[in-house]
This record gives sequence, structure tokens and C-alpha cells, in this order.
Amino acid sequence: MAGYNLEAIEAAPFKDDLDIVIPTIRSLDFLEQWRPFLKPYHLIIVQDGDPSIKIRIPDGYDYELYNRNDINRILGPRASCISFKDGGCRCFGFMVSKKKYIYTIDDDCFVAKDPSGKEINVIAQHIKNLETPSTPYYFNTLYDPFRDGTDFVRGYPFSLREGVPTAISHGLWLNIPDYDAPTQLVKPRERNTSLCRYVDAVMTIPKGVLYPMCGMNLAFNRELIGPAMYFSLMGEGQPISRYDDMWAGWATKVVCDHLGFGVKTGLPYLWHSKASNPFVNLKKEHSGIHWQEEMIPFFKYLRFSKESDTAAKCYMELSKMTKETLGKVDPYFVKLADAMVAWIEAWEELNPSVVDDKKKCNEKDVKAK
Ligand SMILES: O=c1ccn([C@@H]2O[C@H](COP(=O)(O)OP(=O)(O)O[C@H]3O[C@@H](CO)[C@H](O)[C@H]3O)[C@@H](O)[C@H]2O)c(=O)[nH]1
Ligand SMILES: [Mn+2]
Repeated sequence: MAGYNLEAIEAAPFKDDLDIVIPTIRSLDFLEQWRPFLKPYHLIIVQDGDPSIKIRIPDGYDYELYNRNDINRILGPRASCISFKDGGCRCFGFMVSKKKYIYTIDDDCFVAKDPSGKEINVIAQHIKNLETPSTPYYFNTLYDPFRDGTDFVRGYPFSLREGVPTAISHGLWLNIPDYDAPTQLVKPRERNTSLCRYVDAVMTIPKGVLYPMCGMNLAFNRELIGPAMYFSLMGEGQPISRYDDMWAGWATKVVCDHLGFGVKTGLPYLWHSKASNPFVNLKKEHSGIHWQEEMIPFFKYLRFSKESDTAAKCYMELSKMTKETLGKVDPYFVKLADAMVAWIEAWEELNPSVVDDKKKCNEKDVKAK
């Protein structure tokens, strides 16, 4: 793999460039097992539910902890855009981070082993995925050409071999797969534990193709796509749940396609341990199962204007399109569209440097002319 020193990426944990965001309603004992891999990093823990409950965080980790009182204090009226009693609250951690990369993981996920029995360093693999280009415009039949021991195949145009910057790295799961409730109900004992289901591949999701992004083993470049990584309004008071990450996945994919960024899926795997209750999940996600037949064509056919040249501008335009088109499906989408605006306004208030720098550059350009 020309030009990329995998050993350097493996060794350099990028600890000053990456925050780990964990949504939780439980204690964080799962971090004990992750210590060899996650301890060097700064954690942003978003405690959901009752803020008066004290959660236990294992010693030795460097972290900041936010509960609902903190979210309300920091965001004021805009706090209503952050889900309550739903794992989607994690996106608050994306907003308050100041780092280039985010890795987000659920608290029922553990270290998995690859077919050789070696423990998988999810951070090292995600960083490799994010630090090497994506190839969304032409499919490479040997999958990720930037991995050690592989390359572009014959017939791959040299004009496309530079690839594009990678914005998102979507990891997978052994043991409990991310199934929806109906599938869980008909296949209650299905486990992804046989090594033949360990697919040793990383691939770019082609431009124009959507995918079901799961939030439990996910990394992304905050500077490229952060403002669009809004885990939509779910949980208490909302008619839909367990679609927070799906919405974020569809939205970030269309924004990446528009801005020329890439999305990869595949390695790394982790071990998902907790099968949530399929009957509870059915109640939570039934609207999503119905509405996704409308949401997916909406994302598939939408087009951004050329003026939308940043993730934040795309997201503001997406909010308008959501209200106009999906608002006819259900009033929930009108509320969601407003929440999307509040999210961007809050993001820009907490992250002024990027927005202001862009404005200053533009003003300088104008003066120079
Ligand atoms: O009200 C809540 C519920 C959960 N959390 C935290 O969010 C994650 C995920 O919770 P859990 O593992 O119980 O949920 P799953 O049924 O496995 O589904 C989630 O995992 C993915 C799909 O499998 C997707 O991320 C979710 O749909 C944990 O860290 C909980 O502590 C919460 O903050 N608030
Ligand atoms: Mn889970």
C-alpha cells in the first residue's frame, strides 16, 4: 500500500486527535476489558436518563461526564434537539468534543478476536480506515486497495486511484448482530459467532448507495462530517426510536456523496453482548419500519444545491427538504426538521473556530480582489 505507513498508524494511537463518546444508562464496567486499547484516550460519557443517578467509571480513565442537567445548562432551549432516554443522546458528545476524530461505542460491546485469536484493536483499524482514502466512484473487486497486501485490480482507472478523503468508518459486530425486532423475533438464537461470518474486508460504499449505519462501533472525521452526524430525535416523547443512527447514516452518506467524501464499512469487529428485548424493540421501532419506506427514497433522490459546500450548509438544506417532503408523511418530521436546525445552531455556537475561520478566509479573499 504505497504511501501509507500502516505500522506508524498502528503504533501511533492518535490519542490527541480522537475522543471516545459513550452513551450510557448503565455502569461502565465494560471499560475494564477495553483498558489496553481505550485507556490512552479521552472519554466523553453522555449519561442518559435520571441525572441524579451516580454511574461508576473505572479508575484510570481520563473523561468528561455529561448528564441531562449539563445538556440543558449548556444548550439552553436547543437542548430539546438531543434525545432523552435513547442512545441517540450520544451526539451531544460529538458536539462538545474538540478533536478531529470521534469513536463511539455502546456500553454492551466488548473486545472481539479475529480468526487467528488475536484481540482486535478497533481504534487502530478505524484510524487506518479514516486515514486512507475511499474509492466511491468505481468498485475495487479486491475491496480496500489501501490495505496491506492488496491493491487496485486490473481495469481500475488510474485517474481514480487517488481516491477521496474518508469521513466515516463503520465497524461490525460478532455475537449479537444488529437485527431489527421482527428479525430478532423470528431468529431469537441467531448469533454471529462462527468464524466464517468474520468477513475480513473493508470496503467503500459506492456513491449514490445508502446503507443502514449502526452507531455501536462507529468512527468518523468530525472536521469533515461532524455537523451532519446528528442522531435524530428519538426516545421519550417521540413516536419513533432505534432509528437515530439510521437517520444519521442516511444523512451523512448523502452529504458525503455531495461533498466528495467516502464512507467505509467492514473491519473492525467488536463483540456485541446484549440482546435487547425484541418486544420492547418492536414497540420502539415500528414507526421506523413503516416510515423507512418513505425516508429511504427521500434520501436517495434528494440533491443539494452547489451553494451547500460544507456539511453544516448541507444539513440546513436537508432540514428544509425534510420539512417539505417528509413533513407530509407525519408531523414528527416537522419537529425533526426544527431539531436539525437547533442542532446546527448549537454546533456552530460550540464550534465557532471552524465557521469563523471559513468566514475570515472568505472576507480575506474578497478584500484581496
Ligand atoms: O435509553 C437509553 C437506552 C440505551 N442507551 C445506551 O445506548 C447504547 C445502546 O443501548 P442497547 O445496547 O441497550 O441498545 P441495542 O438494542 O443494542 O440497540 C442499540 O445498539 C445499536 C443497535 O443494536 C444502536 O446503537 C442502538 O439501537 C448503550 O450504550 C446504552 O447504555 C442510552 O443511552 N439510553
Ligand atoms: Mn446493544
